[in-house]
Amino acid sequence: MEIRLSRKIVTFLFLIVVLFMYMIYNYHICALPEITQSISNLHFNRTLELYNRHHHIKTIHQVPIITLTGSDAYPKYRFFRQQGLQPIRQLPTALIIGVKKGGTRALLEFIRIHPDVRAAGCEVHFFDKHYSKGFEWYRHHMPLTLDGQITVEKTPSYFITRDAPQRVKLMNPSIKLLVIVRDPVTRAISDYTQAISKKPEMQSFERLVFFNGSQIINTSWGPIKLGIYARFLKRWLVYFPLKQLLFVSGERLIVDPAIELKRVQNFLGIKCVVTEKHFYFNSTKGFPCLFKSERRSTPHCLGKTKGRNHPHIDPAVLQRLRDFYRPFNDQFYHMTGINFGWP
Ligand SMILES: Nc1ncnc2c1ncn2[C@@H]1O[C@H](COP(=O)(O)OS(=O)(=O)O)[C@@H](OP(=O)(O)O)[C@H]1O
Repeated sequence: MEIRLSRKIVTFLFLIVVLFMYMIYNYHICALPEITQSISNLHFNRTLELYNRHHHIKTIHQVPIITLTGSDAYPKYRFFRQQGLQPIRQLPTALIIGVKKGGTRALLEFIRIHPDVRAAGCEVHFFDKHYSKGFEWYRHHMPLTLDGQITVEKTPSYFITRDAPQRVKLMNPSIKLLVIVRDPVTRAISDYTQAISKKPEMQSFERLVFFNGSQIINTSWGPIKLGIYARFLKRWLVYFPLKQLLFVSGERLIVDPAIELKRVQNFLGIKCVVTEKHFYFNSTKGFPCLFKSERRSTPHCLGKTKGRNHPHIDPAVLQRLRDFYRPFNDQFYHMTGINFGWP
């Protein structure tokens, strides 16, 4: 009897683990905090699906949230509902598509201070990894918004994903695209610094930059390849006119965040609310930080993984890389109409 009972318990626990693993796989690590909410939402989603089917709703934009969901239970939204306002989840009308290590997190954290901007907290990776899950899945990962608020999402790998431009266009042909770029040489070192922090046994930057000890730049190595911005931009310009893209200077976002934020707010068509008053320079970190944000009302900087110390790189290698990138940078300046002044 006792053996049979413990077998039952083991089977039950096994099923729970399988279910949990399936949910992690299906919902992506980004959504982990929402898993518990998702369980309670399962019934709601089914109801919404039936409701949509019954009413022949095919639009993917602005499907109203009809019942109380986990995050909808925030007092802030309860208050808004009591005022007769209906928070909804909508697909993004602006995307930060790249570039990796360009300062995408800083840009997102800075713009989301704006009361008219709501942002998905972490990278959703819809247009690269989860596209097959459909727009409804994507929308479900967006924050609640009130009338007049815009939704922004950032996933830096969109910029280099071959199918992303076409997919984004299919979702919203008039979407606004933000690209934050940075000197490709520093970007490559930043990328390498992140990689070696996860894999300390990695070879040196100087070795990985070249093909097997030669003087030929290894353009198939991610940190180098990603810095050829013109190559990736070409793909986006097949689907979107240049005026739908805003290029933010990663360097200027560090030295004068307010100037770049002004450009961003103009581009998004929202009032210029985020100004120099929101920032202070933290000399220990060496970066601008926020006096307060949507989540925290005390001064704070971005996390430890942003603004890491870079390893020392042989100056001759740096020069070789600068010479390598120069023609690609010129091409990028020509395409964007902006000279970013990279050495
Ligand atoms: N205010 C502020 N605080 C901290 N860091 C800042 C800031 N503004 C820009 N940056 C630069 O952002 C770099 C990280 O870029 P991303 O956020 O795009 O990285 S990621 O692609 O999301 O991993 C990060 O790169 P590293 O310096 O190599 O860590 C920073 O240089």
